[in-house]
Amino acid sequence: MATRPPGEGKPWELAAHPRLAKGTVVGVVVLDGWGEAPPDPFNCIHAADTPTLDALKKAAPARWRLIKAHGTAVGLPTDDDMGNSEVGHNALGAGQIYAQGAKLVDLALASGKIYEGEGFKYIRQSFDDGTLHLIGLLSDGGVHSRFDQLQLLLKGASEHGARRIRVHVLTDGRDVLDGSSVRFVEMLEEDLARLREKGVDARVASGGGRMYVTMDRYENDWQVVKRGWDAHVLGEAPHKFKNALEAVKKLREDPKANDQYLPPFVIVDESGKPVGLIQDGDAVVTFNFRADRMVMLAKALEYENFDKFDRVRFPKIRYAGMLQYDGELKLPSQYLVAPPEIERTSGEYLARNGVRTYACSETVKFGHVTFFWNGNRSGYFNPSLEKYEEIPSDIGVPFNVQPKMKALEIAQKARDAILSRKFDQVRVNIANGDMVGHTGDTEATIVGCKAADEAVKIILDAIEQVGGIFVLTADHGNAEDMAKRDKSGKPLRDKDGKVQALTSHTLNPVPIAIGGPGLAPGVRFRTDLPNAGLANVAATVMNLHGFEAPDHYEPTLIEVVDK
Ligand SMILES: O=C(O)[C@H](O)COP(=O)(O)O
Ligand SMILES: [Mn+2]
Ligand SMILES: [Mn+2]
Repeated sequence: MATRPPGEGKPWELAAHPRLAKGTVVGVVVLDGWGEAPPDPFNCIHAADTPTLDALKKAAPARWRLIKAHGTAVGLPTDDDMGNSEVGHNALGAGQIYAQGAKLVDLALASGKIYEGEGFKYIRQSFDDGTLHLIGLLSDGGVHSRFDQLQLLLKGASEHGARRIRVHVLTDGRDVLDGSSVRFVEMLEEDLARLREKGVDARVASGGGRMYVTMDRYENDWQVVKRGWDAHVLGEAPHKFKNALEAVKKLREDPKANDQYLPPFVIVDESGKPVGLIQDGDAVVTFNFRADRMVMLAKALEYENFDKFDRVRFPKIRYAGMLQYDGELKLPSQYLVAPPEIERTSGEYLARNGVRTYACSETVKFGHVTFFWNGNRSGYFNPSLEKYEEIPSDIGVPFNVQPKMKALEIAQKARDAILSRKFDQVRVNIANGDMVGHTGDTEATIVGCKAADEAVKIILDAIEQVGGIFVLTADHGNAEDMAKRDKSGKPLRDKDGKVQALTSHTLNPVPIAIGGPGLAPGVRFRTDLPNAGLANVAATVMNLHGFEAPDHYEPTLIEVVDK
């Protein structure tokens, strides 16, 4: 796995591909959360009517195959780690496998280097007189954060001088089973009790469900972040409890309650006073390593000038992210672990070689096909060659209520971009499989998968009209398995006999299909790369644009044979 970009110093100009022509429009479609699994009633992709995608599969193995989208193939610590959008789109766009945030934090904690870095030295200045606040997702999903990393950080920070610690917990139920919040809070409380025995004043101070409190993304709804600010910083929330375990247990008594959407709560003392306001002189660490759902709070915590909501009070704190969440904005300016330096992405190469690109998705996935695709970099490489378009997502409506999401609108934008002939690459993310899959609602996910298939048809029809090429793939699995299973693969049932919904991503591989009238007849998938993964896609796409990929890229999936 690369930690430094190996292509450094080499020329940006790409050699012409010996057999494939330049100038053909390439449509790149990423179906979010669309893995491959055996037929099963809880495989929503199988259960849905998806004639367009079914037809593509018939071209296997020459023009349809599976690729890896989880674990070490995308830079995660182990092959037990499911894939996710960040690492998936990073690999798709970068063409190389980088050690990702989860792994870099593991290494920094294991070696103790995390405590020697600038970020930790900075927050430590608050330990004598202030409180250390840790804010983040309480989960072992490994997508945004990991519980064991929080445990190590609590231990390490107290050993390095933190005397008063407050944890602000966001319950998950999305990357892990709904209802698991109770167990995570129990485990955290045990750790905090152990710290208290050692004389550290350590407590949970506030919390709420990740999708309703704090962890919005791509500025979809700042009210989510405001709820978090009010609870974590100001100590204000509609629900007040004596401890966090009571909080999650009580809030979950509502029959409609769900870990993802628990309302904000604040922990108060005997006199009703919040136990952990964020005050002048305190230190704050947001312990998520993934950026997209922390960068909004990071802005609120760091920016002097801020107008997204009324912060009421802007405490003078020392703030560090677990990682730096935005390398362009240098936000946060202090961080505990340096993020992967993803450079020489295919987007940058193609822009420097004159390829005109259009990228589009709806808000909840917009950063995936732009920011993540481009190696966690915001903005254009060359504004005169690129256009990125965002379609506003529905706000305040759960995705199982509107499972078609903006699939049709995205497809129409892509179609118009293809037919305009103003672009060489038209790239979209279609969100349904993932966003509806995360709700755990099987019926709605089936509706969402059908809508995604219809969107693909619109795009492929446009590619057909202009004589173009398409590349269709996914970033990780989700909708193809909606049931929690035992080791033998049998769905697990709860005490009422209901199958337990799997809201998370999966370890499954994802399909990749190529085709279109512009694809030279001799192009087919190589057979010598059985273990290929998402990082092999970038070289493939470069070839289809008529270029050889740089040497340090993972190899292309295609070859050209005489016909
Ligand atoms: O942030 C989320 O919605 C989930 O934790 C992961 O989903 P994504 O990786 O598909 O964005
Ligand atoms: Mn995804
Ligand atoms: Mn997802």
